[in-house]
Amino acid sequence: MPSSNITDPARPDPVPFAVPLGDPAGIGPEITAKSWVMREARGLPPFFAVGDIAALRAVWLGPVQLIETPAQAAAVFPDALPVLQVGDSHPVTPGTPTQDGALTAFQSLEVAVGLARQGSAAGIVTAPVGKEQLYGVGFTHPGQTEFIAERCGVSAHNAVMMLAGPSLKVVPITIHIPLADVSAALTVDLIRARALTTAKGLQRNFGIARPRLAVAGLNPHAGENGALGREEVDVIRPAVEQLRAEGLDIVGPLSPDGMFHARARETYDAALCMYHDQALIPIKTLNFDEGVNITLGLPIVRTSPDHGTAFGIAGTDSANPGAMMAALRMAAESARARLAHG
Ligand SMILES: NC(=O)C1=CN([C@@H]2O[C@H](COP(=O)(O)OP(=O)(O)OC[C@H]3O[C@@H](n4cnc5c(N)ncnc54)[C@H](O)[C@@H]3O)[C@@H](O)[C@H]2O)C=CC1
Ligand SMILES: NCC(=O)COP(=O)(O)O
Repeated sequence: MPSSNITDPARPDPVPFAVPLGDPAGIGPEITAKSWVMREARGLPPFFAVGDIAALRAVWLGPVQLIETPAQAAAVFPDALPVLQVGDSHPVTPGTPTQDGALTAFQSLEVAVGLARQGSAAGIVTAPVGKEQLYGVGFTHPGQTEFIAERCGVSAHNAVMMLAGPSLKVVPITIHIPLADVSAALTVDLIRARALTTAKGLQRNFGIARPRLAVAGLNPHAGENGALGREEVDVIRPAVEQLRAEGLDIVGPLSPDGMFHARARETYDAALCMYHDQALIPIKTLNFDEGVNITLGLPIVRTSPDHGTAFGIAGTDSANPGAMMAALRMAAESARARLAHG
C-alpha cells in the first residue's frame, strides 16, 4: 500500500488531502469552505472536498469547481475549492439532517478512504458526521475511526483515537460505548494495545523519540488501592507494569482529577484515559477551537476536527474553522513526519 506522500518527487503537484464533507446539514461544509479561504494565510496543504456540492452551495457563495479525479485538485486549488461529487445531488437545509445526507456522508467517507489507500490522496481529513444519522442508514461501526481501520485492514483494538491540541494529547481506551459497559471492556490486552500504538504513533506522527505516557485510573483517587473500586488493582496497574517491563516510559494509574493541571501536563506526552469523556472533557476545555482527532495505527493519515456537526448553528455563518484548519495542518505535518521517520 502506498504511504501518504505529499512530496513525491516523481509528481509535479503535491498530492492533495481528501476532505469528506461529513453530514451535509452540519457545519462540515462551512468549515471546509472557510479553511479554503484561509489556505494561504494559514499555510494549509492542498485539499479537495468529497461529497455533495449542494452542501457547499447551501452555505457558501465562494468559488467551487467540480473535479473528476484527485489529480486535478492541485491545479484548481489556488483559485477554487475542488469538489469530487459523490452520488446524486440532494437539497440541503443546514441544521436539518436527512437520510439522503447521511448516505452521502457514508459514501463520501468510503470514497475518501479508498483514494488515500491507493495514494491518490495524501490522507483524509474528515468533517463531522452525525453518528445517530449514520446508524440510521446502516453504518454498523461505532465511529469513523473503526470504519477507517477496518477498511485499512487494522483491528479496532490497534487503531487509536487520539485528541491532540497545543496543551494536551489524550487517548480514550474505550471509545463510543455506554458508560455502564466501560468497566467490563477494560482489559490488560486492550490497554496494552492502545498504549503500544500510542507510543509508536507519537514517534511516527509527531517525531517524539521517547514518548512519555500517563495512565488515568477509572475510580475516584485511582481507587485508593481497591477501597473505591477494583479496576486499578485488577487491570490498569498490571497493564502499566507489563508495559513498563516492555520498555515503555509509562506511569499510572494516576488520580484522574489531578493529572490535567498545567504542571502535571508537562510530565507526559499523552494521557491514556479509561473512557470517552474522561479524555475529551479536558482537551475540549483547553483546546476546543484547535483540537484535532487523529487516528494512530493506520497505514494512511487521518485527522478530523475535535468537534461534531453542531446542527444548532449550521447555516448561521458562525462556525469557527479553527479545529478544521488545525486538522489540515496536522495531517500535512503527520505525512511529513511519516516520510522522515518511516
Ligand atoms: N468527528 C466527528 O464526526 C464527531 C461527530 N460528532 C457528532 O456531532 C453531533 C453533535 O454532537 P455534539 O455533542 O452536540 O457536539 P458538537 O461538537 O457538534 O457541538 C457542541 C457545542 O459546540 C458548538 N460547536 C461545535 N463546533 C463548533 C465550531 N466549529 N464553531 C463554533 N461552535 C461549535 C456547538 O454549536 C455546540 O454548542 C452528534 O451527532 C455526534 O455524533 C461529535 C463529535 C465528533
Ligand atoms: N467524540 C469523538 C468522535 O465522535 C469522533 O469519532 P470518529 O467518528 O472520528 O470515530
